Amino acid sequence: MQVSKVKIVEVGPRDGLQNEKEFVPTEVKVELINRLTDAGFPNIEAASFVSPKWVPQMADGAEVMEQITRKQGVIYSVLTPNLKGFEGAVAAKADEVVIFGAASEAFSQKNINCSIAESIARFEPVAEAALAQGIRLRASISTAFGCPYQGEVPIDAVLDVVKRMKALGVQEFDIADTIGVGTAGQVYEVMSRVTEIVDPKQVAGHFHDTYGQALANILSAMRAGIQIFHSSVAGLGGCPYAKGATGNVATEDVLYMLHGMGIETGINLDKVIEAGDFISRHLNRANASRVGRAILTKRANAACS
Ligand SMILES: CC(C)(COP(=O)([O-])OP(=O)([O-])OC[C@H]1O[C@@H](n2cnc3c(N)ncnc32)[C@H](O)[C@@H]1OP(=O)([O-])[O-])[C@@H](O)C(=O)NCCC(=O)NCCSC(=O)C[C@@](C)(O)CC(=O)[O-]
Repeated sequence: MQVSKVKIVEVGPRDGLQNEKEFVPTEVKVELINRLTDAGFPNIEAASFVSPKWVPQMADGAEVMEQITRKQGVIYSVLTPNLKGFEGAVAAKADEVVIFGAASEAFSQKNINCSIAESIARFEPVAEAALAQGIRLRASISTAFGCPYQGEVPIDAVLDVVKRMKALGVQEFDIADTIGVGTAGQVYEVMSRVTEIVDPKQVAGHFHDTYGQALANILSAMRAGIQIFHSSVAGLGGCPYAKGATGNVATEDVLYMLHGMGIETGINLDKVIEAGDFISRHLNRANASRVGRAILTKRANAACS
């Protein structure tokens, strides 16, 4: 299928930062989100309303949501594992709530401390409340291509969770490669099967880049008709409950590839590169985006000559 326009959901402020050991000050998170807003993203995952004991880095979600400068039309999303999280999200005026489950029982237990069936029961009142209040409802399905605890995850397990989420009224489904192990053929197969159940326009690819497969996996998912992808500025990230997994695919790398193919995103790559440089410097970390590094080096060389 020919895709001419892609929606990028920037997940750096949430997925990217949640795993940082040192607390990232609220004002840095706010500045990062403001820079990303300015770069033109239509959707930014800004915070999580989860237990601060489980993910201390996200404890300031309410402050972050209060302090960011919002742009009309931009969707600022937050993760909500239960009703308590949902109440926080409503108070913070989130545009979209994300319920997050898994296709693997083992990962569900480690990440949200319950079975898949129990997680769906917890999501039910969240979904109902979100729909009743006109708040967008998205669902993330982790370990759709492999699990750090259980290994292989059968496609039927992914489809089963997609069906249960669909029954809750979910409007967008993130099919997530939590540990970045998926390969292009597998991605095509999983996405093709998922899109037999839900409209491809409602499906997003969320690829971590641990094994360097993410760009190929995006192309493969596009072949299956997927037009929404998640990425993280400067390739930040990792999941606190998936040891060894690296960040999401770097946004700069995805934009460079898509724009090079003539595919529209509406996002200014130069501004994303600057945002990536800003946060990498703050974290005192090498920028994990190859495109970001290459363009920053080129600029520095040009400034010296
Ligand atoms: C789901 C729970 C809460 C269950 O955790 P639990 O311990 O089973 O829950 P509980 O209901 O017994 O509550 C324990 C304590 O947490 C509090 N609590 C309970 N809920 C909330 C809340 N919403 N906000 C704030 N506090 C909360 C609650 O009030 C209580 O506080 P205490 O009485 O001990 O002081 C916990 O396991 C949790 O927060 N897990 C979140 C883990 C997480 O955020 N993981 C990373 C995000 S998922 C991800 O990164 C994957 C993704 C999406 O990117 C896609 C991919 O790549 O795969």
